[in-house]
This record gives sequence, structure tokens and C-alpha cells, in this order.
Amino acid sequence: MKPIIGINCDYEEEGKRPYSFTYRDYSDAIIAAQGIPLLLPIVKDKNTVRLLLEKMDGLLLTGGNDVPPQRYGEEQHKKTICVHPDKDISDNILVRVAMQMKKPILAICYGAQLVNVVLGGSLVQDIPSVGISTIIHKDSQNVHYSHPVAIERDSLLYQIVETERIETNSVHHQAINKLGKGLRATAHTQDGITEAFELKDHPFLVGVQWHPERMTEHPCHAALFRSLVTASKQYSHSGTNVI
Ligand SMILES: N[C@@H](CCC(=O)NCCCC(=O)O)C(=O)O
Repeated sequence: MKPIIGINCDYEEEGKRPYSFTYRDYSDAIIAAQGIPLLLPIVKDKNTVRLLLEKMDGLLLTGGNDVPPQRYGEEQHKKTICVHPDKDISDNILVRVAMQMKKPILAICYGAQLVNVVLGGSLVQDIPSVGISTIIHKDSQNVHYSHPVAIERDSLLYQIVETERIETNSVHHQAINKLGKGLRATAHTQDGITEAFELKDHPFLVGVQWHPERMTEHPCHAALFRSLVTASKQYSHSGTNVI
């Protein structure tokens, strides 16, 4: 039985009718990895979120705008563009409940930054403004390659991609600053920016700053989705999916 993978959506209120949406390459990547994607709407009620997650075997946290800096005790930088407040509330409940339920999670870009903040970490609100990097991290034009990333050999990520160095795209102006509780940084760019992390004492929680769903023609990036699906299948067989 293919595992069901929940995918959180982005959210806009432009015009008259609010709408949720996500990019097709996220769901295509789950399908190619032999999972069943299920798009998740804005839900601000914890019990409803728990009931939704009970129907799912794993969770994919997608990209988006910026995590409100008030969540990590900072004033908003002029370059910070926050997600819609309803998405912020919905995503925070989703992540907290999914982690309480020990659901396998792959978190991408904004999704990874969100997990870091939920676990008590913080972000660099705008990399160029703090002058900590000579690398272009917000390279929206180049979907396929922006920079190399070095991976820690004794990490779950290394076991997934099976190499110490990968090429990634890069579409972010923020970065992990303080790591959240239980997180371990597992990949960096040459400028020291954290590009991936994993959560100890959790069946599978990997966060990546790049967008592997846009590079699945490369086996190392497709492997991230296959690993999420495999972990989710194991999760559902373990019986822990029933509360
Ligand atoms: N706060 C982050 C957001 C980066 C991000 O998720 N970008 C992609 C959005 C669209 C998509 O899902 O592809 C930052 O550092 O900019």
C-alpha cells in the first residue's frame, strides 16, 4: 500500500476569494517516489489537524514566504515578507502536532525554517543585509544549479544522497541562525550557511534549504522523496499511526 503524504499549501487572499495552492512539482515528486500526495488546506483547529494527520503516513512541508520574526523574538526586518497570518497559524499547528505524533517529515526551504523556529531556533532575516555571505542564495533564475553543498558523512542525509557533495538550486534570502532544540546541522555551503538539518529522536525529520522537487532528474534529490515515502510506509506499518 502506497503511503499517503500530506502536503501543506501556500495561501493568498489577492482579489475577492482566498485560495490555497502549491506547485505541481511537489506532488509530482511524491508520486514519482511511490507515495500518494494529499494537499492540505488552511486548518486552524488543532483537533481537526490531528484528525487530518491520522489519515496521513508522512508530511511534506513546502516553500513559501517568511516565518514571522516575532515567533523567534525579533522585530521584522524591512526585507522580511511574512506568510499570511492564517497560513502561519495553520502551519505551526500542523508542524507541532505532526512532531508530537512522530510523523515522518521532509521540510523544504520555508518549511525547514518553520520547523527550526517551532523547535525554538531563529533565522537570519536577510542574508545580504548582514553581509555574512559572498554566495548568491536567492538565485530565482537558476532552477537547477546555484551552489555546491557539503554534507556530513555521519548523517541521515549522507545515507540518503550517498555523497559528501551535491549541487543544489537556491531560492532563499533567509537562513538558519540558532538551531532549534534537538536539531543537528548536516550540510553547509562554503560560506557556513546551514543548508540541511535532521532531528534526533524522531523516525525521520529532514529539513533542506534548497528545492529538491525542482531537481528530481538528479537521483540524489529524488532520493529525498523516496526516503520520506519509505519512512512513511514504515511509520504506517508500525501501528503508531493509530491514536
Ligand atoms: N523564507 C524563505 C522562503 C524561501 C522559499 O521557501 N522559497 C520558495 C517559495 C516558492 C516555492 O515553494 O518554490 C527565504 O529564505 O526566502
